[in-house]
Amino acid sequence: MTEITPAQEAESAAERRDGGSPWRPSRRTWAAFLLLDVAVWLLVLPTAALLRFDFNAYAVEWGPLAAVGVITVVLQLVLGYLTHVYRGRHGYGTFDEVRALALLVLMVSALVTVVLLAVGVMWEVPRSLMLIAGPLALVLMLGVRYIQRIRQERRHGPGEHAEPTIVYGAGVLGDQLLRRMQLDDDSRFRPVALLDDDRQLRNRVVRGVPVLGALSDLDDVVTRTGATQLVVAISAADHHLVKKVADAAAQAGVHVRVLPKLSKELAGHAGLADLRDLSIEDLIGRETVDTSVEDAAEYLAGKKVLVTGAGGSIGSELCRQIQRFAPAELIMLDRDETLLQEAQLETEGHGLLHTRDVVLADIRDDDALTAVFEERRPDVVYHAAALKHLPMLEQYPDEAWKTNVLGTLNVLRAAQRVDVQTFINVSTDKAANPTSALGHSKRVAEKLTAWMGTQTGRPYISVRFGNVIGSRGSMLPTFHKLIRRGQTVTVTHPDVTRYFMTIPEACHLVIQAGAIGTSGEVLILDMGEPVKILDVAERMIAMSGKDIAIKFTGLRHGEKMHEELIGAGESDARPLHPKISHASVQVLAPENLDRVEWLRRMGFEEDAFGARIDEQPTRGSRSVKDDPDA
Ligand SMILES: Cc1cn([C@H]2C[C@H](O)[C@@H](COP(=O)(O)OP(=O)(O)O[C@H]3O[C@H](CO)[C@@H](O)[C@H](O)[C@H]3O)O2)c(=O)[nH]c1=O
Repeated sequence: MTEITPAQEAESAAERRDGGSPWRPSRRTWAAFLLLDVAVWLLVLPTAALLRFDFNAYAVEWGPLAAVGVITVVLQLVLGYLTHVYRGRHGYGTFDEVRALALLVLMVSALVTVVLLAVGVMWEVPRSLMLIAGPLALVLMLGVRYIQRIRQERRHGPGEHAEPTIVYGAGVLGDQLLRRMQLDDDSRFRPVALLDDDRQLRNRVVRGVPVLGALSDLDDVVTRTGATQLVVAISAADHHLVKKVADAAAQAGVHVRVLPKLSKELAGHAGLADLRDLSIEDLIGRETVDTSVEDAAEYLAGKKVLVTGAGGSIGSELCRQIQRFAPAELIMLDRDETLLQEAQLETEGHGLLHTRDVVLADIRDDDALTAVFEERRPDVVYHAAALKHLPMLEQYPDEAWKTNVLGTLNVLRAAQRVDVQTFINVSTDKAANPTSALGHSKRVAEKLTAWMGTQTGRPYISVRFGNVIGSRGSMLPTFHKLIRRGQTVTVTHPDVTRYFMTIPEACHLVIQAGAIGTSGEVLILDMGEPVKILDVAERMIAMSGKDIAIKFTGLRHGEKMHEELIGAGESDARPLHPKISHASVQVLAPENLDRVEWLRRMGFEEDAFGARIDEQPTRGSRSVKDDPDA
């Protein structure tokens, strides 16, 4: 079903109020056009006859001409009805209507000419009559419709309150946004100029709005027009361009608005209500890697799919995506009932929590997990449940062990017991050359997954993520909150960088891994260049327009300055997709798991909480050379 955007809804509401619009006129309007076309024929037939006889009214046989008029009108009505011209098939003044009307007039003219050829000599009506009358009638019929459409359009439009707006992009999307701005009575935008970097469009005027230059002329155009808003109407705008726009707009002092998804899909139905402020995600995003998930996801159709951590940012988006591929069953497992409710709301459209799609269980609880797996017998498992906050797990490494290591082993064992065919373990780039309890625990989880792959002979694969833009509890929402409250933004180090990926991108990768990964592999997405966290903080502050300080707090224990994607000794082969690396992982059998040794070798003393022995262990003490997980 096609979704109706708020803008479309608003447009329909306006149409209903007005009893019709230029595109969907009322029955009364159609009846008026029908009468108009009849009148046109009754006008042009005598005119054509007079033209034919050099305006000599005595030469015209008025009686037979009246009979021809009646035949013409009847044909126009009957054929017009049959071809739906008077039944609202086409919006008036549209190309479709022009075509339909031209065809109708041609048919009527041709049939009347046939009649004239048969009886014209006898009736003394010129046989060429319709050659003159037809084109005249068509021009008049179309002309009236065109004028009516212009009148309709002029009746609509933004009021006094609307902000003078420059639209950047004079292409299809720009044209469409202009139309919406000009027709919507409640529009907050009044278009005053267009900008386009294509020199060939420099002299163009779109819907009465002139192209006044390129983006580099923004300053000047703002001064000339007094614009306060800049709307980006470029479907293929990537974050480089969006950054340029943001900088130019900041310089010129205008507010930038973009469409939610600057993608080609929008070109067909962009609405004003979709316009939103520029967000930091637009600026740190990249050209999204297309992992052709549609083809890859065939293995999900008709299968029972279980997602652990289904309430988390990744888990819930995964569930949403999986649902598109028609699984027989989607089982959402989480230990947090409130998060499960949110996931159900997103996927099922209700949050009643009374259906079997939600499963409340903790992956630390082996018995509960086994019972769930034995009862539900999933075919595919996505394991997204984990503890993820690096500094928290530095304080409580034992928790990382219990959830990320033993919890993963519980899920793997339960999967093995019921012969799960495909198992995807969600991992992190922090598992490459780990320096933190989080990284180390996820590395062990990767190795256990690889080991279970050797036991089952099935694809049990890990997927390494970078930082997922906007995931719950990450630095972006933290910065947002601090800035909103006007508080100092804390940045750990001026040079710290991270790789970023979008949530949908991350989920596509996970789904695709199930189709292209083989046991013993970890799949890693090429996320382009890492992003400087300080740049993000500065941009967010600049966009807020507030005067907010940045405080450098120093790298926290275990926090890397720069993440790595591929660990030492791992290969970076890309056999199937140019942006997806397949690295091989060593296997680790569960009997070789040693919690005390694991803690000790990371610099933690064995006690109930895994307290650190060394307050600031050097990286060397936790490097891969003496891999504590091997
Ligand atoms: C919250 C916060 C973070 N930072 C810095 C620390 C990091 O270098 C960077 C990103 O921080 P976070 O968004 O918390 O993400 P990070 O610590 O890298 O870890 C995340 O990204 C990982 C992927 O690398 C995931 O596996 C983890 O589960 C996830 O928590 O920003 C600040 O400078 N100030 C802050 O207030």
